[in-house]
Amino acid sequence: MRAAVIQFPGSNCDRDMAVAMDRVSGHNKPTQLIWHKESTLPDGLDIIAIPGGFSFGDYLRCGAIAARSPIMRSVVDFANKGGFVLGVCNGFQVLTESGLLPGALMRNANLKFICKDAGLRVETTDSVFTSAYKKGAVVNVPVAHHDGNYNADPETLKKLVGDDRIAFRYAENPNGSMDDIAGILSDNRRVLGMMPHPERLNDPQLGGTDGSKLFESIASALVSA
Ligand SMILES: NC(=O)CC[C@H](N)C(=O)O
Repeated sequence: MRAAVIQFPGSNCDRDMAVAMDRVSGHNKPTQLIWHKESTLPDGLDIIAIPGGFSFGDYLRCGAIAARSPIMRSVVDFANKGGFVLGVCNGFQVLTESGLLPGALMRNANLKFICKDAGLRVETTDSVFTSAYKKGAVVNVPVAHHDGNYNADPETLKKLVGDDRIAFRYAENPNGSMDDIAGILSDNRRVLGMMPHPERLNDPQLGGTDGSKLFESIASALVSA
């Protein structure tokens, strides 16, 4: 599996994400870290991850400046050609800001930064990112954000629900997200954006492994590639 993680000034989960990818890919093709100023991607990538953090200091809207980085044109191209893209937290914000996922992440309803473990219900196993989970399982994954309040117009929400594109919902909504949404899939199910951080809970030494199945799902589809 050839994976890459995009780095912006202010990313802070880039290395955790690379470690999580390397662990499931068997370390034989180490995950590449790609600086946002690059304009081209290495050949033959299977998956690109956009990590969490505070890209460009969260100025304007979270992810808005990062979405206009040179590398993002190539990431959008990659996704439009059917490539797999995972965006976590600030990565989810970058994906909505770059138009790869619908809707927007707004300020949390309580206007506070929320940092805690959240129960997440797995709503669909029909994706490369969630196939190793059991549908309906509730897993515990950390959230750490001030802009995680997912919002979309009623038509978009109806489509997301009707097309089984809600990947995860919060068991107890921490941030005011519409319909308890914690993560959504793109139309072709190959782009996932989620606010909780699976890469922060994939080793017993980190306090748990509930995030591991997301990376195992990816590996079971892509590792022979
Ligand atoms: N952990 C993160 O990626 C934080 C995302 C974003 N900066 C926010 O606080 O909403």
